[in-house]
Amino acid sequence: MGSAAGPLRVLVDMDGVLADFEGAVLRGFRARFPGEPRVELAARRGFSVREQYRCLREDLAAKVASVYESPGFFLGLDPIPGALEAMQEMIHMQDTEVFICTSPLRKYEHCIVEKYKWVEKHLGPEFVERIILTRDKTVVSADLLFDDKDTIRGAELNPSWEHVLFTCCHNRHVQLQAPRRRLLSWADDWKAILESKRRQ
Ligand SMILES: Cc1cn([C@H]2C[C@H](O)[C@@H](COP(=O)(O)O)O2)c(=O)[nH]c1=O
Ligand SMILES: [Mg+2]
Repeated sequence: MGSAAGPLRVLVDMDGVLADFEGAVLRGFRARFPGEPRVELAARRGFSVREQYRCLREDLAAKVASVYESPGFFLGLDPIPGALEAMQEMIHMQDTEVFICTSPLRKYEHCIVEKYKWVEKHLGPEFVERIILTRDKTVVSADLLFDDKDTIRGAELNPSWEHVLFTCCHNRHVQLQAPRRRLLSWADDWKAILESKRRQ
């Protein structure tokens, strides 16, 4: 992959990588249900916040879902530190194509339009052109995918991309089997990952 085969194509996930979904869920839950037990970020385990709240108490699953299904939730997410700067740098790198590859909620009413608005607000119109919205990232062709979901499955059993796990509160305890690798944050050396992929 890389220069001999054309530009390096990089997919960057949105929630948990560009936008702070987890922080906003916790703040929203605390504000809306102050008397209810909650899962602090340090205690998060597993991709699905809904399932972890369900384990705490069955009815809390619907309560936490009501937070992220509310109008304004996705548009109001804070950027992950360093994400916007990294994306602006990446889009201007030679021999590099960057796309935002994000999955909408099944209950998509507010989520989809707010994801588009978030990208326009924080990254600008050129990135709106680069949004790929799909519930199956395995069928998208690329060299790299930065994503906080530890296991990404779909119709394609052998996706073309290498999945680099972006560290997030819910995956920091996941032990990766070699040769899988992580990006610890946007302060970590994401450029070295791109360069190593170009050389492969
Ligand atoms: C329950 C639950 C849902 N999500 C949602 C939020 C997004 O709609 C997608 C993931 O989007 P991404 O841009 O591909 O990261 O799933 C979630 O992120 N976490 C949850 O616990
Ligand atoms: Mg994500």
